[in-house]
Amino acid sequence: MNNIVPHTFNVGRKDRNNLKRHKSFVVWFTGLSGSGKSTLANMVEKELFEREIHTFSLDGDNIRGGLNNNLGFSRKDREENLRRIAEVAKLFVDSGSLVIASFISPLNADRDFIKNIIGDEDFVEVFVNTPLEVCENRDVKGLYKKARAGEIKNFTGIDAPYEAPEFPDIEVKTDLEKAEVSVSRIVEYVLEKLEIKK
Ligand SMILES: Nc1ncnc2c1ncn2[C@@H]1O[C@H](COP(=O)(O)OS(=O)(=O)O)[C@@H](OP(=O)(O)O)[C@H]1O
Ligand SMILES: Nc1ncnc2c1ncn2[C@@H]1O[C@H](COP(=O)(O)OP(=O)(O)O)[C@@H](O)[C@H]1O
Repeated sequence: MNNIVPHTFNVGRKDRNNLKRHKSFVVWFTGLSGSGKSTLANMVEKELFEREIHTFSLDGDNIRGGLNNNLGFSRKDREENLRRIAEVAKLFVDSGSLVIASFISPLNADRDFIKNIIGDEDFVEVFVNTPLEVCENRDVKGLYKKARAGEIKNFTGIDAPYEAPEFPDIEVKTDLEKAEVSVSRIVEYVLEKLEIKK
């Protein structure tokens, strides 16, 4: 960071949090492809938005299709993908938004790195714990079939690793629990941390 001197702005995160009347942080969904990250993130955002929380979702569609459209799924590209997403999430937290991020983020090292960028206090980890067999049976996008046929390389859970988080803040088991039940557990946790001012 040679010759870069950050400017101090008069309006800061605290001011924006006061204006919006709630805190800002990141709710980060991690899990296999097809585990239910986007489904749950979408439902959680809707519930929070209806309670007038300023939310913003970061998901594969709006990131890998745009900002990160030059990145693939090698280890190096996943690291860069997640680094940029974490930096964007941090900016949105600074803007006063409750950020809902859904990315496979497969390794413990990835999530540690992300948490480091965003800050421990501002990072809520939600582990969408769905067994590989269930994700593969769902095969929402037909990608598992392609990965098994060798048409996609480095597919998470098939020929690329996924490490389950050891101490997530919240764990949901979508094969055992209805989405509505998972959503209400997540929303309850988030509402408490938001410290909404009436
Ligand atoms: N090789 C390989 N491995 C895993 N996933 C793949 C791959 N190729 C394409 N896709 C599609 O990309 C989505 C995952 O992107 P992410 O940005 O979340 O991945 S990562 O966090 O950088 O590992 C993932 O979306 P989700 O199904 O929503 O998880 C897939 O649709
Ligand atoms: N309890 C549940 N929670 C979340 N998704 C579920 C659940 N039960 C079934 N599903 C289905 O699993 C699929 C998950 O897909 P998606 O949300 O796109 O996963 P991901 O974003 O992790 O790739 C959806 O078709 C969803 O309807």
